[in-house]
Amino acid sequence: QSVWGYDSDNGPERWHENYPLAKGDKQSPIEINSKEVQHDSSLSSWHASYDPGAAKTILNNGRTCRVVFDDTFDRSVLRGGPLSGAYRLRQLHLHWGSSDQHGSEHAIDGVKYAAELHMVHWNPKHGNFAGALKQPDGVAVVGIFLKVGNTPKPEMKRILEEIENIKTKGKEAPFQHFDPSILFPKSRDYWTYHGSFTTPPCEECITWILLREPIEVSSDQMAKLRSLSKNAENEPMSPLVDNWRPPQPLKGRIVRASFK
Ligand SMILES: NS(=O)(=O)c1ccc(C(=O)NCc2cc(F)ccc2F)cc1
Ligand SMILES: [Zn+2]
Repeated sequence: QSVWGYDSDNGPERWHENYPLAKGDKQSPIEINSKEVQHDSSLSSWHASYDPGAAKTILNNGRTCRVVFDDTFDRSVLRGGPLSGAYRLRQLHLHWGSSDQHGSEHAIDGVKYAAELHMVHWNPKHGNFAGALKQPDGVAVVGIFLKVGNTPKPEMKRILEEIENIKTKGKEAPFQHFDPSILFPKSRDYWTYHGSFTTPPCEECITWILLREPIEVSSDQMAKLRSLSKNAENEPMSPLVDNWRPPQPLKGRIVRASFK
C-alpha cells in the first residue's frame, strides 16, 4: 500500500515513486564532513524566545513522537543565525534507531548519534505552513543530536514520561507548560545548509541549523523511546524504531559553520 514509511516495501529507497522531490538536488539529511565545512564569520548567533504556554499536545503518528505548539501568532519564535525574520515554532519530533549506535539522520564525520531531535519553525511571511513549504526560505529546523551517556539531561524527562500515554499510533495527550529551549545544549555553535524535509513530500524548503553539541540521554531513556509502537492499539505490535532517512547526496551544496 502506498503509504510511505521506513520498511523495505515503503522506505526511503522507494519514496521517490510517490514523491518525486525525494530525488531532488537539495535533499536532507546529509553527511557533514568537517574538512569541507566553511566557517562563515558573518553568521550571527540564533535566538529562540518560546512561550511555554504555546505547548499543546504530544502525539504518536505511527512515524514519530511529536509535540505540537500553537503557531497561530508570533508566540514562540526563532530568529538570527542564517535566518532573516522570526520563524514560528510549530512542532518538535524525533528520529531514533533500534540500538544506541545509530538513529540520527545527519551524521558528522561518519558519526551517527542514537537519535536526532527536530524543532520545526516556519516563516509567517508566507501566510501559513502549507504556503511556507513551497518557498526556499519557508521553514527552519533546529536539529539536536542525542548521545547516550551517564549524565542524562533531566529536561528530556518530561517528553519521555509522556510516552506511557501515547504508546500506539493515533494516541495523543495534552502537553502543556513546556519551553523546549530547555533542551538546547550549552554551546550555540551550529552548522547550516539548505535542504529538505527528511520525510515525504521532501520539499526543499528548509534552512537547517544543526547544533554541534549533542545533548545526553540515558540508555533507559532511549529504550523508553523505542517502546513506542507504530501500530494502532488493536493491531499487531510493531516497534517504532529506525524512523530515520539515510544521508542524501550533497550535490555541491556548501555547509557553513558558525564556529572555527
Ligand atoms: N524531519 S523534518 O524535520 O525534516 C520534517 C519537518 C516537518 C515535517 C512536516 O511538517 N510534515 C507534515 C507535512 C509536510 C508537508 F510537506 C505538507 C503538509 C504536512 F503536514 C516533516 C518532516
Ligand atoms: Zn525530523
